[in-house]
Amino acid sequence: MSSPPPAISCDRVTVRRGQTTAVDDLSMTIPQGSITGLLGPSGCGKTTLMRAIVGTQRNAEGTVNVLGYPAGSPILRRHVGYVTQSASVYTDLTVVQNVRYFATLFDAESNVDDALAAVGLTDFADRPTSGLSGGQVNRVSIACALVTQPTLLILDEPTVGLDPVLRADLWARFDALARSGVTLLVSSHVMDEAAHCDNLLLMRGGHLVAQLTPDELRSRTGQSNLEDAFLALIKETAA
Ligand SMILES: Nc1ncnc2c1ncn2[C@@H]1O[C@H](COP(=O)(O)OP(=O)(O)OP(=O)(O)O)[C@@H](O)[C@H]1O
Repeated sequence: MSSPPPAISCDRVTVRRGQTTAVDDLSMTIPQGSITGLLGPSGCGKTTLMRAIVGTQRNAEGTVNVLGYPAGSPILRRHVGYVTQSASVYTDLTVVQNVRYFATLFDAESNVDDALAAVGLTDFADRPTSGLSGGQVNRVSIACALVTQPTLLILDEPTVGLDPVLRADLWARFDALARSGVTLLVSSHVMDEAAHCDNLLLMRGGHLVAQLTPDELRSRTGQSNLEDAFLALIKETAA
């Protein structure tokens, strides 16, 4: 039996945005069924890379394949969920109406309850979205992406602005999704979130500085704290 294609493979991807080379000659492969953290400081190119992977970034040079198809291929629409930094939900609808709306587009109405449960919003199903906290609205957005039961879920800074309890809760839910076979690519500029990931992509200034596991990052730099480890790696690669 042939092995499944990688969830994502990028070969020499470069994206210029205005005067900036937002992604610079970046190559990497992500296997299916894992959580990969895309980490690096603000402005290092994380969102741009995610947009290239989803197929919404104009002027992306190089090759990006997703689940064996060129990024942005129509066949991938149902299989790739993308949650942007700003939640894209209808505030005049209730929580369940939002999720049902996305479900209807993909003929996936039978998944609505599961999607709400996966983000812990079952008890909020009939609440108007306009009355929710920022973290709850983020989770509605994630439920809308989950309802098509994507093979690959791409989340741009999903935990930003959440308190530590909610962050831990969301990471536990991501972990459960990964164990059920979903591939997750999750961006963050908070290095301690790296500990939740199987693999890390560390970016700086549009470059991929390293692709490794959290343990490899610790042992390569001799630092137990991931923030310190990232800084040590930056020093090492700049030397
Ligand atoms: N529309 C745009 N026009 C010109 N330059 C842009 C545009 N959007 C982003 N950039 C630049 O591209 C670079 C990468 O931005 P990007 O949003 O991908 O970074 P990021 O790592 O996701 O940042 P953050 O963590 O703050 O969201 C930055 O230098 C940014 O200023």
